Amino acid sequence: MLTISVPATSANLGPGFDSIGLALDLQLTLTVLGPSQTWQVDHPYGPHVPSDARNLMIKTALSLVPNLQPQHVQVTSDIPLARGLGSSSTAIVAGLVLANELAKAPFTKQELLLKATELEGHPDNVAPAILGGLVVATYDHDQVQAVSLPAPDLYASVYVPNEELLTSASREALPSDLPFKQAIAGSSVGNTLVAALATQNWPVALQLVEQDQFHEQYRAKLVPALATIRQTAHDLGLVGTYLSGAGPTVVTLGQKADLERLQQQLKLNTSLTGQYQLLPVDATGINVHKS
Ligand SMILES: Nc1ncnc2c1ncn2[C@@H]1O[C@H](COP(=O)(O)OP(=O)(O)O)[C@@H](O)[C@H]1O
Ligand SMILES: N[C@@H](CCOP(=O)(O)O)C(=O)O
Repeated sequence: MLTISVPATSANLGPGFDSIGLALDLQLTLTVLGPSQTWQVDHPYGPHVPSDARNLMIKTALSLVPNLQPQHVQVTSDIPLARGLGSSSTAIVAGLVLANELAKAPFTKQELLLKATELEGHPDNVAPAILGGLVVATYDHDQVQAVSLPAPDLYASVYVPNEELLTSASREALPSDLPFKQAIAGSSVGNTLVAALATQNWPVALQLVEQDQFHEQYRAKLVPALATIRQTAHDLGLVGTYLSGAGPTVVTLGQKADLERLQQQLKLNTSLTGQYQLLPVDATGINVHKS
């Protein structure tokens, strides 16, 4: 029996657009039940997600190793689809790891990371999904450089709206160019955020996650909860709220007790109707278990 688990990820952390991501402790778990005539995927997502070889996980596996023997696999997951918690990256990574294990592991983690990044288009979800923890990464079309930083000793308050927002749709809200001055301002915030994260200077890091110049202002109209949650947190003296990935999930990083207060306040005093979670960081990344 082969079981593969891959964590959810929260990408961008504000100014780290397409390059910073944090693995969170929600898991997709794929179990191989055994060989089958055709690919069969038992999953919890309903009829709009294919259950055969057209499933993203299986398509991805076959793109790495085309001649795999079809299998019957079972998927369970706590990660909501199209909400900005990296579900497509977990599916891609699970598919690559599945192919690698079935083919007796010919690919290194770095090769899997490159393939996953090519498929996803950016490394900020797939890198922490593979490596766990906090990862800063860059991709230039034939190379990925991913650097792990110490996993923050913080929790994530995660607000998941009830409505989906596909990453592709949310990327359409972005401009094709940025004025030079704005790009400089954005990169100086991003660079300083990385320095603060690397030195575990959480007060500075939490301020800077709110100072993105690259994407939040363009996506804010798609995610009204971002302004509501940020303002509610400020009213409690808390900073560290950002749009998770392409949204619509909104994350606030901080100490567990502060985030419990925040969620209580949001539930009592706003009309937000989505789901709340309080999650630790996942420090492991992909986990393969054979029995
Ligand atoms: N486990 C899975 N199996 C098959 N398809 C999946 C799986 N997880 C995600 N997907 C596909 O990825 C889409 C969501 O991707 P995306 O828009 O990038 O959102 P997210 O922010 O969740 O990654 C889903 O609508 C579905 O088509
Ligand atoms: N940098 C990407 C991250 C997308 O993350 P997801 O979890 O929404 O898939 C972006 O902001 O578009």
